[in-house]
Amino acid sequence: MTSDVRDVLVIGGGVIGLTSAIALAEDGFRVRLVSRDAAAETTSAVAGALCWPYRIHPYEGAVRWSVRTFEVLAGLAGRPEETGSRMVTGTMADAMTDAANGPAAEAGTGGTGAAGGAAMGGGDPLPAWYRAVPGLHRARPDELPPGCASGWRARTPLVDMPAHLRYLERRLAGAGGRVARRTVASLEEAGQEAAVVVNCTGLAARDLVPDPDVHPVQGQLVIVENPGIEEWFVAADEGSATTAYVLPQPYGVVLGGTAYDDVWSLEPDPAVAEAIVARCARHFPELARARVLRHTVGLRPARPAVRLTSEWLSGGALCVHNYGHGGAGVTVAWGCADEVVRMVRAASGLSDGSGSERS
Ligand SMILES: Cc1cc2nc3c(=O)[nH]c(=O)nc-3n(C[C@H](O)[C@H](O)[C@H](O)COP(=O)(O)OP(=O)(O)OC[C@H]3O[C@@H](n4cnc5c(N)ncnc54)[C@H](O)[C@@H]3O)c2cc1C
Repeated sequence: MTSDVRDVLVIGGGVIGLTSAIALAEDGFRVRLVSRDAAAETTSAVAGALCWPYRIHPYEGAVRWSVRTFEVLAGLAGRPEETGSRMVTGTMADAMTDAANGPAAEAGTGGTGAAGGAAMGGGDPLPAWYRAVPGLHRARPDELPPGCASGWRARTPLVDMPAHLRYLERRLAGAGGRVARRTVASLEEAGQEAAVVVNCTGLAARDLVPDPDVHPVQGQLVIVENPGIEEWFVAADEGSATTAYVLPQPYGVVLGGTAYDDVWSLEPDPAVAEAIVARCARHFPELARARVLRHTVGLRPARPAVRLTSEWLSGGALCVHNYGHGGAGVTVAWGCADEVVRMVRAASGLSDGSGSERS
């Protein structure tokens, strides 16, 4: 193993690995990133990808990381063709009052990491994320699509992930990072190659660590030709396995969605696709006739709490874990990447800090 604390091996080339690698490389570390899959084949490439915390825990951390990521993505939105990030106005329906989405299966608590819509039933205070989104305000009745009784309006980053992942790879190369396609067999083996290992393997952390707390939450999407939709719309809550969302991307409108715990299949189900289109068409009738471009399925890397901690491997290398971001990896990526840098610096004696668990 190299003993130079500035030598880092990042495992994982999805949005979490790439942003972690960039943050470290831009902070002066010598970074190599290895990934089993091409970026375009990762879960990250499937994401919708709205900057809004959904199905991620803990809520407080997710809000903090999301606020930081919002800032970064908003900055990148000035160059949308290059970065894939755009600022787009949209509506977040109050899931509890959205007749078309059905009643929420469980009332939100404001602290569970849901999008937050359900948290506002019964006079709950406005969840922290809603307070943090710049300019968020109650939708006027004329701003709501059919079938949506109430909701919130905001202008947020909406990310074209295939383009964004290509941008992240270019940015990493520009900061001196090197990328290779390779499967790492064990963390201990990785620790032989660098003083610091950053584990960003998403769902695969279940086997690699191993960590049985990581499990899939399957999501299916339908991509259709855009019939003229310019704003995003989401009616989702943590307690429901089916949601309605409409995200206009340059490559088509992304229609969602589903969230099935512990389902591993990557095969699109035609009946599920039909139901997704029907749910979205209740709000945007023109979608019922839109040409379907493709169907996709992805497995969200869910965990009771994001693992963003460090430990010492038996060979002496530091291992920082950054995985388990559920339905919000794009939304929290830059905030988590900052924490990775802070943890590596602190544990390597490059600065003071906290967050490292010696084991
Ligand atoms: C349908 C759907 C919609 C979504 N919508 C949104 C959204 O709107 N907003 C949002 O923020 N998030 C959304 N998400 C969630 C988001 O996609 C994930 O949270 C995020 O992609 C996780 O990123 P990751 O980098 O941790 O994992 P991944 O993208 O899965 O990357 C893991 C990487 O690790 C590599 N790897 C694994 N094992 C090894 C190994 N042993 N050796 C080497 N490399 C390895 C893989 O090859 C891959 O490069 C959505 C997800 C789905 C499925």
